[in-house]
Order: sequence, then C-alpha cells, then structure tokens
Amino acid sequence: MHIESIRLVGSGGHALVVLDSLAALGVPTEAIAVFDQNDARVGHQIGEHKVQAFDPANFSGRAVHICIGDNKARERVSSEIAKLGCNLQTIIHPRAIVSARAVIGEGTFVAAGAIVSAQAVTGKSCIINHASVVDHECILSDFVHIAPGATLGGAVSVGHRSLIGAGANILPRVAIAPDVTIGAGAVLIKNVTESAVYVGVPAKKV
Ligand SMILES: CC(=O)SCCNC(=O)CCNC(=O)[C@H](O)C(C)(C)COP(=O)(O)OP(=O)(O)OC[C@H]1O[C@@H](n2cnc3c(N)ncnc32)[C@H](O)[C@@H]1OP(=O)(O)O
Repeated sequence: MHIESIRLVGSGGHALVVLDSLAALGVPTEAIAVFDQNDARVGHQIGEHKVQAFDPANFSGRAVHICIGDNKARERVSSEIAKLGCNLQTIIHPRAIVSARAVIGEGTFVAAGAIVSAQAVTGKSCIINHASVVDHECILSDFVHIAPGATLGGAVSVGHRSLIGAGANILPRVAIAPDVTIGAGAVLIKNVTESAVYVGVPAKKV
C-alpha cells in the first residue's frame, strides 16, 4: 500500500496506533499531519507531530484517515470530512493478514496481527484492531470496531457502529444488530437484535 501524504483527524491513543502503522508502511513523518477538533488537544505533541487545529479549508481533496476509537464520534467526523470532498484513506498494517478475496471499506484501519479472511467484507471507517480475527464471509457494516483479540467466526454479521470488545468470541453465523456493544471477553452464541450491551459467557444483555 502506497500513501503519498495523509491527514489524520484525532490525536488520542488510537492515533498512536495508526501512526505506528504509517511508519511501518514507510510513510515519511513529513507526509503526515495530525489534526484534532478538540481545542484542548491542539498544540500537544503526538509522536513527532504537533497536533493542529482542524480547519476544513485545509482538507478539500486530501487523503484523510479518522483516528477516533469511539464509533459514533468517528461516524460524525467522517460525514463532516466527506462533505469536504476528501478521500477516506484505508490503512492496513503490513503485518496484518488480509485475504486477496476480502473487501476492505474506504477509511478502514486494519492493525498489526489482525486477520481478515476470505470473502469477508468490511464497511466504511471500521477498526479491525490488533490480533483480531474476522473470519471467512463475515460482513461488517460501517463504523464497526473489532477490538484487540476479538474473534468473529465464519459468516458473522455486525451492524452499523457496533463494538465487539477485546477478546470477545462470536460464534459462526451469528448476526449482531446496529449499535450493540459486546463486552470484553464475552462469548456470543446467538443473534442479538436489540441495540444494547451484552456481557459474559454465554453473553447476556445487561
Ligand atoms: C486498544 C483498545 O483499548 S480498543 C478498546 C476496546 N474496548 C473494550 O474492549 C471495552 C469493552 N467494554 C466493556 O467490556 C465494558 O465493561 C462494558 C461496555 C461491557 C460495560 O461498561 P459499563 O456500561 O461502563 O458497565 P459497568 O462497568 O458499570 O459494569 C456493569 C456491570 O457489568 C459487569 N461487566 C462489565 N464489563 C463486563 C465484561 N466485559 N464481562 C462481564 N461482566 C462485565 C460489571 O461487573 C457490572 O456488573 P454488576 O452490575 O454486577 O456490578
């Protein structure tokens, strides 16, 4: 993957991970600029970058990646960015394993050690975090986050903005509604149709 230059929006912990991936991809520091809409973060240092104030005038036609872990916030910023005519840049760490027969949506981030298997499809601006597994034929909607170490069996579907917590396991063919949170370490064995939080083994609504 070749990235000529890129603007990142968001400067929290997830941005550190994205910067690490850009370094691993060989993107030079000077080709990267980091912005934040939160005034309290402007002027702070993140890695080798000083965080700049988000100014829409600077964004038109640029490659942009939204580095915000929270799914709702990432969706909100993403729709603002889209109106500015930016390209949402997909970033795949060189040590992620992505099947040639998987489809990765625009603006999605795939972290080191993640596996996206054959005929899996991710939506727009998803996060497939460290060492997670999105197995064959999974379908992720837009703004989904698969947290570190979570495993989705074959043909799982995950609705808009849902979070699969760290180390959770989703059994094959299970369907997850939009705006669901699956707690860290949960094992989800059947479909969930209600937007709610589910925890435990087997996972139950809380
Ligand atoms: C790189 C990164 O860091 S990516 C970030 C990835 N993030 C995650 O994986 C976080 C996932 N989030 C969780 O697991 C959270 O604990 C949630 C969303 C399930 C619940 O969070 P909250 O709504 O704040 O709930 P809260 O902490 O008040 O707990 C509510 C109850 O659920 C229990 N509970 C919370 N999380 C879990 C869990 N993962 N498994 C089992 N029980 C849990 C609590 O013990 C508590 O039980 P109680 O009422 O009997 O005391």
